[in-house]
Amino acid sequence: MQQLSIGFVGTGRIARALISGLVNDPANRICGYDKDPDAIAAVVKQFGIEGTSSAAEVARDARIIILAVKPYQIGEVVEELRPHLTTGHLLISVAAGITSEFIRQHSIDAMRVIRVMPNTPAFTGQGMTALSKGIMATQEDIALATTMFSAIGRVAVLDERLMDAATAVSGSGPAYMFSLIASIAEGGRQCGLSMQDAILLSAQTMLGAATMVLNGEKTPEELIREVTTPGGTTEAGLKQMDAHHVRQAMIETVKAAAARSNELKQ
Ligand SMILES: NC(=O)C1=CN([C@@H]2O[C@H](COP(=O)(O)OP(=O)(O)OC[C@H]3O[C@@H](n4cnc5c(N)ncnc54)[C@H](OP(=O)(O)O)[C@@H]3O)[C@@H](O)[C@H]2O)C=CC1
Ligand SMILES: O=C(O)[C@@H]1CCC=N1
Repeated sequence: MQQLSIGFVGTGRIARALISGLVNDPANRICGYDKDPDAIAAVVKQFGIEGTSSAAEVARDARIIILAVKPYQIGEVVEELRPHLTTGHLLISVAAGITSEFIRQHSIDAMRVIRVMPNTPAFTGQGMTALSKGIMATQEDIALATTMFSAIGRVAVLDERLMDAATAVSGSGPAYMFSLIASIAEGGRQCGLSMQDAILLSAQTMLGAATMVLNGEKTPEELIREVTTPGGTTEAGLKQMDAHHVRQAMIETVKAAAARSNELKQ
């Protein structure tokens, strides 16, 4: 069993989702630093990882450093880490928009950098992580990152130019899905269900529908046809979705998020 020392700089919302899965592998030794003392105290308490008091200490204690701060904070964190980085480190950034080249150029020339885009369903082991290789990272680094992130769900290795699109679909995607679940549940509530029942019916339906798509035997279009009895209830519902341009709205939603990811680029 390969022992991995993993250090987080930034232990906010997404770091917590990743840590919740990574702590389950006894081969992982995890430490973290957050400039917000409450954020680091919370993960130390909840997951039993080792808390440190600086990014430098993370670099001292971990070979794999996960940068989990907001995009505009990445430059400052890399500056802080730079004097403590060696070619033995692997930097993994989860920041939306920030390129692996920005991180390499602000760290050390030979720095191996991997850019990843996970999502919060990592909390349930059903995460989706897109990852891409920076120019100095090796295929072994990608294999290692793939294994690491497979512990919290599925992994897709993509060319870095596709990371804005991946961010828009699966990074931000849980928020769209939660919004759809809530809207469908609200419709159910207005038709007489209790909110609790409506959320159960709505969320379990999304889970089941997603599972059918992932089984891969039929396309989403074929699956829609199978639900839609001519002249029946689904047809009446889908007509309203069309009248309100829901499909186009979802396409525009993804395009706006991808454009924002591109704007965050440094
Ligand atoms: N939330 C999500 O679902 C996803 C987020 N991401 C990416 O993950 C990154 C983090 O997002 P999220 O977890 O939502 O953000 P959070 O604000 O919840 O977490 C970031 C944490 O890093 C801390 N921090 C800031 N500067 C430093 C520093 N110099 N050293 C150590 N810690 C620092 C922040 O403290 P303070 O608040 O005081 O600044 C905060 O506690 C972003 O780049 C985002 O693009 C990627 C995929 C999904
Ligand atoms: O909203 C954001 O910018 C981050 C990136 C993807 C999900 N959350």
